[in-house]
Amino acid sequence: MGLFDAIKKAFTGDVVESTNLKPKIEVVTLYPRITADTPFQPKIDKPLVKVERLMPNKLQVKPMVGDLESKVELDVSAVNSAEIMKADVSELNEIEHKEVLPGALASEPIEAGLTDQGDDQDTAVEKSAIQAQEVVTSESNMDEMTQTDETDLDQGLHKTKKSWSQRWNEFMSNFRRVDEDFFDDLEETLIKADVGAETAFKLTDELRNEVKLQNAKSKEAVSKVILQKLIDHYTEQGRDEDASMHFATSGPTVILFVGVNGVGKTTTIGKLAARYKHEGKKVLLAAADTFRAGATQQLQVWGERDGVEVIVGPPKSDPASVVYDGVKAAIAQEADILFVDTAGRLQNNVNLMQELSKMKRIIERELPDQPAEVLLVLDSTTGQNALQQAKLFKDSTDVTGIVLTKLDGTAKGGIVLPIRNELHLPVKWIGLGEQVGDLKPFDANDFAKSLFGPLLEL
Ligand SMILES: Nc1nc2c(ncn2[C@@H]2O[C@H](COP(=O)(O)OP(=O)(O)OP(=O)(O)O)[C@@H](O)[C@H]2O)c(=O)[nH]1
Repeated sequence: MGLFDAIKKAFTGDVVESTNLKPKIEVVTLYPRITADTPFQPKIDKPLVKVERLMPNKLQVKPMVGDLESKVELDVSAVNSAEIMKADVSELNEIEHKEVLPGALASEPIEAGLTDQGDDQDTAVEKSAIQAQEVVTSESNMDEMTQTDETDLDQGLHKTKKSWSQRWNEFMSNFRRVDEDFFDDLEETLIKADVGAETAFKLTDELRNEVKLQNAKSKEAVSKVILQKLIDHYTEQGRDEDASMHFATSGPTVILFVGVNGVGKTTTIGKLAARYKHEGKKVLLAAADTFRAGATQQLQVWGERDGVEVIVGPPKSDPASVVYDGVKAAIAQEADILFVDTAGRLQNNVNLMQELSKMKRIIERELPDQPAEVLLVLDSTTGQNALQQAKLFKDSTDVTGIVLTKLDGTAKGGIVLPIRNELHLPVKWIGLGEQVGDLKPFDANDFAKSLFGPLLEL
């Protein structure tokens, strides 16, 4: 029985399997989705289901709403945790938001909460190693990597583009006249395209004026005005935005990567290290994710592939000590850049946030103007959830920019807009695949043109 079925059964009460075992840790809570009908519902205090771990390979799914007492047990010994967590979100129609409870991570990594620690973890490391080995860093790839041509962007944004043009065509096919209903529908279309409620309202207001101003009446004219406005909007946002990477004027530049589990921190470091090495810079990596078994090995595989040294510490050692060793090595070796990979941390986990502050203090003590960048890595496939994460991280640490990964695997690329509009954080890099060259500097104009241009025949 899959998790989806299990949750459904938990709700309908068809299967009632209670257990006397006391849950060891609470793992995942799924919250109701914010839908187009409820755009201003940021506070959702009632979770729908709670997934708890009973034993290494047993999960229990409990409904948290209504009067149902039913619970369902689920054997997950053979299932990869990341897959379960993704399935939670994509398979359930009425449920989207998930959050891992702080208590879960304080004692064990998220993955440990959902998988069998032993074999599965080894498998995960092996898988990562294989994936990294598949990454070819030959000279020709390096050359491709430094190009930022639009074909790559177009390919990478394929899913977002397809979904956007479908939504747009559907919306315009209902066009009768420009009236309030039209703008209501436009608002809904924008919200569904993941541009965020706040942004959708703002945009719709601007578009109301723009359509009037340009006296657009026909379907074609209205469509053109709106699409052009969207392109302008993306581009304008970029005008005061500093999406460049900052480097120390002398001595090593330290770049810290933060973000929750599995968003793509290590992969991004691997890609960036290859890029900067190719540009002639001396790069070092520090494996400060001592929390998750396998994280260090994963970074080491990237280090080997990229031909850059990785500073590591013993398992479960203080990540700050790895950072210290990394900074010392960077100074001693006169490295240009030190990339620091941190543990996947929850934005609401106080201990881990303190750990991050400690790392920053150590860096600042050894290199006063560093870290030059604290890059928050967000997984675009999580849509609005990525935005929530960004808000919370921004409140608790000095994030200097965003890396938005996995744009190739999602139709939710519109999330770029609220990240910039509502958080005023520059998106510096976008991940468009798992290969070493699949990381591009974010360019708002190119992005908007790639997304809306085909509809305007640009
Ligand atoms: N399709 C796609 N996959 C990506 C991208 N970036 C990362 N990934 C994949 O996402 C998965 C997780 O990436 P990691 O780099 O291990 O993520 P992490 O944030 O370091 O994870 P933790 O170490 O658990 O905190 C891997 O399978 C990567 O290959 C991307 O831009 N596109």
